[in-house]
Amino acid sequence: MTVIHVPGSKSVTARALFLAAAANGTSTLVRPLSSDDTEGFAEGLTGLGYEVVRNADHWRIAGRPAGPAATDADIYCRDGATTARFLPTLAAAGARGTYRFDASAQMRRRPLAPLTEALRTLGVDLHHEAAEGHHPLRISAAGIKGGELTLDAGQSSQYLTALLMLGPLTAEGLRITVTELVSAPYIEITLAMMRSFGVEVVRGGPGNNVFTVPPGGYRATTYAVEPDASTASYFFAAAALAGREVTVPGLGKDALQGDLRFVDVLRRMGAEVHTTAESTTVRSTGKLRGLTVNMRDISDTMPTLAAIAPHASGPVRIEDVGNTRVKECDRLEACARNLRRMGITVETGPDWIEILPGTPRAAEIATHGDHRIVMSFAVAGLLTPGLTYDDPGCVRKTFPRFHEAFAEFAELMTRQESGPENSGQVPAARR
Ligand SMILES: O=C(O)C1=C[C@@H](OP(=O)(O)O)[C@@H](O)[C@H](O)C1
Ligand SMILES: C=C(OP(=O)(O)O)C(=O)O
Repeated sequence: MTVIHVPGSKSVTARALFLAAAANGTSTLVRPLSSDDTEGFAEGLTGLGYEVVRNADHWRIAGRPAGPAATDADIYCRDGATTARFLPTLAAAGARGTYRFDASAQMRRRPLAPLTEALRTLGVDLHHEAAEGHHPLRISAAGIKGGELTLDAGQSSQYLTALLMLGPLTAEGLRITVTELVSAPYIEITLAMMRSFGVEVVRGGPGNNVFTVPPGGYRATTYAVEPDASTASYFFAAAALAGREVTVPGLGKDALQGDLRFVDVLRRMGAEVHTTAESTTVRSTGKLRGLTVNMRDISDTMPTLAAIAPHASGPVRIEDVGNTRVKECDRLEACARNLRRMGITVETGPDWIEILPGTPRAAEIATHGDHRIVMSFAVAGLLTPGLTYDDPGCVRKTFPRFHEAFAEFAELMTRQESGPENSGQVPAARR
């Protein structure tokens, strides 16, 4: 059995940074993710005048319920959509100040409009400097009264998360009616974490789509960040593909992240899955069946499945993942083109991809600067040696040590062949 310790969750770390910064008191984040996205978030907070102290395994944030200490700042959000969507929202709630936000070329292409329109509806003075609905933007903060909003989160749930977290920082609270929603489990993470920082959101309405967020602010806390379930998907998929077994501690029955449901997809394909209170184990049975699966809720794991799909005994069809076209790259096309380079037959539609069984050959993977394309195809590389990447370093977004950790893991899995006495642990979180 191979045990892999996966680094902390990006989504949980980003939310914890927002909530801790807004809270009354000093919060401690235990085992946060250290990666380009979360370090960019923390530096953005520092630029806004928050005090963030980063130690190796815990970060301390002095909360400022009144908003940023800086009254003007120029913040660079890098590639992180959580940073690029959550931080301007936090700054907008401040009592007074003018802030400019910009992001990488990749992030500038990604949409923001439903969020920035909602902020304008709430009276925030917000100006897009170049393309409407995209970074860079300029915000003048003067406090937010609150009120009613209608939101289309059919492109990204992050718009809703940003507005939910904003609610307690407004004078009267927010009532948000959501018309469309993708990546719904991320909203569960948001609601659970707001609860940990002292705020209870009431969810109701005919479609459970109305969120009432009370005013009153957040309470500081000590928050332990769980391992990243999307990152874990590479190790689960690798075990299922390579006929092995892997256990990921820290992701058990009570895990917050919906992406842990990726193991249910592997189970449907033939793997055995065992979840305890503390961990999840995936064990190959030697079978990998094709399937049709809706991944609307867990679309960050779509590339993981696409990369191993040629080895399934039948076609793999992944549906309802149209919003993966507006991530770090157009992931449906990136997966399709790279698989075709490897000699695999693939079809795509507006929101689906279908991959036929085949024997992949080595190729250069066009990463489009997307960490998930690299990490997903690295799994495929276990059975197709010789894959190369035009930008292997883009894994820094969520897992800077990915290549070393995955190589150590692959080596340990190879040793599993000769029996459990050769089991080992990969401390992937080590940097
Ligand atoms: O809220 C979050 O932390 C995230 C939500 C999801 O985005 P979308 O809601 O845009 O699908 C996910 O893909 C992203 O990696 C992280
Ligand atoms: C889509 C992703 O990131 P984000 O939207 O947070 O930039 C991801 O990590 O796969």
